[in-house]
Amino acid sequence: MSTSVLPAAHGGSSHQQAAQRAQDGQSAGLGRIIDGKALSEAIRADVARRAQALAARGVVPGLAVVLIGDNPASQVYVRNKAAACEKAGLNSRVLRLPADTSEQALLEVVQELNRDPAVHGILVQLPLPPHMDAAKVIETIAAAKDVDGFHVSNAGLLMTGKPLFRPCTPYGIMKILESEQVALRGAEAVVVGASNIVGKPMAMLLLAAGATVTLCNSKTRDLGAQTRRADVLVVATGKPGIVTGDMVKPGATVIDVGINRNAEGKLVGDVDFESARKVAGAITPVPGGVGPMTIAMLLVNTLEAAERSLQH
Ligand SMILES: Nc1nc(=O)c2c([nH]1)NC[C@@H]1CN(c3ccc(C(=O)N[C@@H](CCC(=O)O)C(=O)O)cc3)C=[N+]21
Repeated sequence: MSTSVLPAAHGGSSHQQAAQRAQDGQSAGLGRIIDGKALSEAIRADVARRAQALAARGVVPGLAVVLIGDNPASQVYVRNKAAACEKAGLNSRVLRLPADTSEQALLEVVQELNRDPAVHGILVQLPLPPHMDAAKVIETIAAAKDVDGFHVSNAGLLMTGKPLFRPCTPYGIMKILESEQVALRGAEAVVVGASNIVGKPMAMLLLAAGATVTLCNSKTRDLGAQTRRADVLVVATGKPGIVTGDMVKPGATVIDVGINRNAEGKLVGDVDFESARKVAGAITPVPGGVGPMTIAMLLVNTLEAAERSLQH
């Protein structure tokens, strides 16, 4: 192990300090844990204020959540979304359909919600049962009510840099980075996982913010070589522990999108939290990191859909 050549007083920023710690092989210093729950509560309080102003003009923002089947994890998310809406003064309606609902019947439900003026946002909970074509269902949602931001036309608008709705998880991550004052212009951002829901839109938002973006997928040859270059590392693969501390650049901001249950039934992310925290400058925990932000941004998108409904 090399010894420190820099006096402690020169380690001005937390990034420099983390880099120095890593060079020293010290694990005494730990990266800061980012409180996504607290930030999500602040955003939800702001949504509540804006919803009140809208209600005074006669519009109560309304979200419709469609849940097919009885996946227990989906039940929990949907309950959390409804509770968050209620707390912020938004109307929410949960439509529960049996697992054997036909695709045609679901499309008709979506079309009816498209026509309902009290519904400003429509979310069809994913994943859908295997007999349904998720793309077809999503494309049936009116783009102006697609608060998930999954519709092809919203994906296209995001690519042009003029999004109507930003997908909730990447949007929430941008809010985290903003609140952490992470400089993105010229930064190296590495996204692990290239899904339509998280990885790809995340890459677009980081690019729009001026980062140099690397989007990794399951075929990436040397994942560690990519992640070790990242000033900002976003991991969204659904593979617990895919990123470990030795794959993190000292001082990096690490955003863990994974939500997995381990053998003991405990929630864990895609990042090995304990080892990564020893190297990172800041890191999101699971739970209490990205998850609550996803819900907060869903409320923001629903509120903005309702605000737009007044503008024409
Ligand atoms: N059309 C659609 N849109 C979605 O946005 C969508 C979806 N389908 N299908 C499922 C995933 C998953 N998802 C989560 C949102 C919040 C938490 C969340 O708040 N998690 C808490 C913990 C929750 C717990 O204890 O289980 C946390 O991380 O602190 C998790 C997961 C949205 N999804």
